[in-house]
Amino acid sequence: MGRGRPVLRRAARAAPSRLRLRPGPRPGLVPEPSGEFVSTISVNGLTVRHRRTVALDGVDLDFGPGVHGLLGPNGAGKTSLIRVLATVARPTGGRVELLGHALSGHRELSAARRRLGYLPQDFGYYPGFTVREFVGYVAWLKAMPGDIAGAAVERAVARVGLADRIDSKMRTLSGGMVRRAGIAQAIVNEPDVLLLDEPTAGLDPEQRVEFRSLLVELGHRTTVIVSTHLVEDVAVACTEVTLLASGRVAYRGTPASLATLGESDAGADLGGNPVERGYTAALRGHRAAVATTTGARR
Ligand SMILES: Nc1ncnc2c1ncn2[C@@H]1O[C@H](COP(=O)(O)OP(=O)(O)OP(=O)(O)O)[C@@H](O)[C@H]1O
Repeated sequence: MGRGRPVLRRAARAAPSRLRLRPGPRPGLVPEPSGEFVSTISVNGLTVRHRRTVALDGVDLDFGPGVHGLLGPNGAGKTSLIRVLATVARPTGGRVELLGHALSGHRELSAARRRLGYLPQDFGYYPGFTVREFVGYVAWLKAMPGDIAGAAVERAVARVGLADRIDSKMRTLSGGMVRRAGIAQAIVNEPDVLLLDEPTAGLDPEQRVEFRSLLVELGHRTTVIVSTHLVEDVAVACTEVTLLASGRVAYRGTPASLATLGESDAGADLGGNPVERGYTAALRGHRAAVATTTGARR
């Protein structure tokens, strides 16, 4: 369908003040033909609290077309961020704009949701549905016109390598196949923003490699945010890395710049591959900086 760029341009025309157009290059933001850089997601001062736990602590981020890896230790706030962007959780504070929509009010939310794809960490489905019915149901929820939905479902299912199981019941699929059906429902509407929470969990190595190629392909026109613990997925498929730690942004850059950090003195004593070393070095650097700031305040 290839709707991404025209849709973005339409959104920019309709609500120019709500999209940030950046003059200079940033990692992960793909230049428009005009040379401008379009931010499809803009997050300012985002705070999420779950009772006494601060999951996100005044985070500022923006994302444009490309594949953005979201890394961080357990409890860093990755899922909390993705759930707010997916419009399934309300922030405690701050402002989020998605494709020019401020995510407040029924109309804005509905408009944003139609152009979103979301794979939650754990997702539900009717076990008696076939893959076709499961993905088709989501196409219906996204208000896709009936005359194109059938072909869109088949295409999405084929893209995740499940064409031969399209008429199998969900309950007969393996865990990895269920995950792939989950990815298919997330991309069925050719979303402009695609949010994937640990999409490769449970995939076999061959499927992971194929999934990375799909991510790269999707990132040409879509803003893809993928939360993962698998640093090699990020190294291969992502244009930009955002590392969260204790609800704050600990590092942002390209996978290559993270790898360079792993090659420096900070990563000298760490095992693993360069990106894994960079990840650990960045995390240690961030924690040391936080400790210094906290100590200075006392
Ligand atoms: N529903 C909830 N109720 C209470 N605390 C929560 C809830 N959801 C998340 N938290 C807390 O918020 C913090 C951030 O959690 P979140 O799930 O966003 O992290 P994460 O980076 O996705 O972690 P993981 O890698 O383990 O999936 C954690 O301290 C977590 O315990």
